[in-house]
Amino acid sequence: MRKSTKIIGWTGAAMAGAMLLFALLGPMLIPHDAYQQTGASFQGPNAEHWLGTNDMGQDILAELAVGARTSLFIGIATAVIATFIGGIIGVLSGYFGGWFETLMLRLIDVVLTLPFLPLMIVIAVYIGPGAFTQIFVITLVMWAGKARQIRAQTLSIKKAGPVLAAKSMGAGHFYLFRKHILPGVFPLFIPQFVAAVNAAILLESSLSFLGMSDPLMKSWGSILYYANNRSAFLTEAWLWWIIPPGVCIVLVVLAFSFIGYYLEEKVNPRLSAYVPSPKRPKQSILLKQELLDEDIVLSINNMTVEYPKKGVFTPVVSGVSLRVHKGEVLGIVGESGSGKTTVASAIIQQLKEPARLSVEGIYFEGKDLQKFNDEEIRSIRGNKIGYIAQAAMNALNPVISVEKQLAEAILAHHKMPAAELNQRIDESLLQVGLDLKWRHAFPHELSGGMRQRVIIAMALINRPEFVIADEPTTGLDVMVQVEILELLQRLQQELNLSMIFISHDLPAVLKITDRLAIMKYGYIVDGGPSAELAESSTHPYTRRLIDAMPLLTQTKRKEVLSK
Ligand SMILES: Nc1ncnc2c1ncn2[C@@H]1O[C@H](COP(=O)(O)OP(=O)(O)OP(=O)(O)O)[C@@H](O)[C@H]1O
Repeated sequence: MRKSTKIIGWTGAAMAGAMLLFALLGPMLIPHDAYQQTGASFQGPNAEHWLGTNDMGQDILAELAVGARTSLFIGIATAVIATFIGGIIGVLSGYFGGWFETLMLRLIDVVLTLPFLPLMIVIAVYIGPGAFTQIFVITLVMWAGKARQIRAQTLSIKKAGPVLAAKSMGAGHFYLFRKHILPGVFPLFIPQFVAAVNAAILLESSLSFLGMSDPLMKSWGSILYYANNRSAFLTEAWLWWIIPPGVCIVLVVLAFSFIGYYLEEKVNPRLSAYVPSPKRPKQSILLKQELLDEDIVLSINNMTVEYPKKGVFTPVVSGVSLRVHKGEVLGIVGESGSGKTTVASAIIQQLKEPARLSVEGIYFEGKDLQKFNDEEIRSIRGNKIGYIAQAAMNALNPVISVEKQLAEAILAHHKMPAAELNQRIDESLLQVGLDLKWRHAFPHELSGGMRQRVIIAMALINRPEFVIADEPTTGLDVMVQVEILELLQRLQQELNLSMIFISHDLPAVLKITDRLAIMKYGYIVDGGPSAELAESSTHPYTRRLIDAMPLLTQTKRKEVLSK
């Protein structure tokens, strides 16, 4: 953070602190006999009286101190309530979406487009003046802006890597809220609150100046109201009855603006648009007996996925059909953008909005995943289907230790005693070749390869029999890529995993897969047993991929092709 911002922030904090002290201690310490005479039933400015005596100097100071209490009380109370209401509505509508979000967005639109000053005047006149009327009225117009900003922040966190990774591990709403959404959104509450205090004090002063405060309640705005009523603006009286409350308002608004400026730079939320996802209805899950009989773990029939491009839904995956047998590794290969990740996301029902999926069944162990409701699909992800997402190693939560992240991956699906949990974590770390001393480490203490091993441990910790690995070696250096590939190959053989292995790296895929599907522009253009395809495919695209293999000698190429 820039030094100047820090100075501004601390200056604001000092000014606000001084003003709060003035409001808290002022009325107790400043002798206010003169205020007693005039304050409660304020007689209004009387030039002859105050200009002629020292008492009236104390009178003004006492009134300012009492006024500071009222103005700050209303400002802070309103900000707390408006930020709280706006925060709750923003977080819930951003996270859950659906009809609640639509309803809230329309309500926010309505509130934000209302001409708020006339609205406040009408309400204040209708329910009568007073501090609580002011708090009510100001909250009414203020919560909507907070809700909109906090909703936007919630959406951006919801779509961030750690949340998607946790979701693909099968984490539930409570866990996501506790570990990701609330810690991510909370920092935004503070600048929102500070800005709300500011706006509320200004609005309170405006309302009081317009005569909509309790006549028996002193605030900076009401001092100005009485001053105006007694023509202080036209006489020398403005020096005493206009300038001091005006300066107080300016100082306190400036103080909170400075604090807000500092916090804004510190938090700096990234806002983004979002289309709510439809709720999946519960349907009866049918077993497809023939798939069970044929020892097929996964079968996708005629899958098409569309995304809007220039306003028109355009297919990015077209008519894809795939089968994975028990213990088999199917490779999906194709250049960037060919639709590989989209197929994987569709299998675990995690397509990004606003995708449109049409498929004649995604059968996993004979059951159509399309028919699963949200709860059922969550119990499959990270539990029966292990998922190593693209660039997942960067999606580890940086503030949670390795052991805790592994424990959460288990506890998202299974309850178990601490001893068993600990043993499972140790076993899975050793399984992926990580020394147990890394158990307590945080992700930033690990190298890229070690982080990827943690991700693999996480994907396997619930002992799934089916794993989807989406570009598991991307972003690693060549030596580490080889190590990770060997690790995956060893684990696949030891655990007899069925696997989909996605990559654009043909040598890597040839090494580990039994069969290949070659994708281009969303279509499967070629396919078959890996070695056979590499040796004898006549499809021009497959041949281009093979010929582009960066091998130094023909002998080496032959070695790879024949595994
Ligand atoms: N959320 C989205 N909105 C719009 N288009 C999308 C979205 N996600 C993916 N696409 C489009 O779908 C197509 C396929 O993307 P996908 O990520 O599946 O490709 P890929 O083969 O996995 O590529 P890569 O190897 O780069 O990950 C791309 O053209 C991409 O632009």
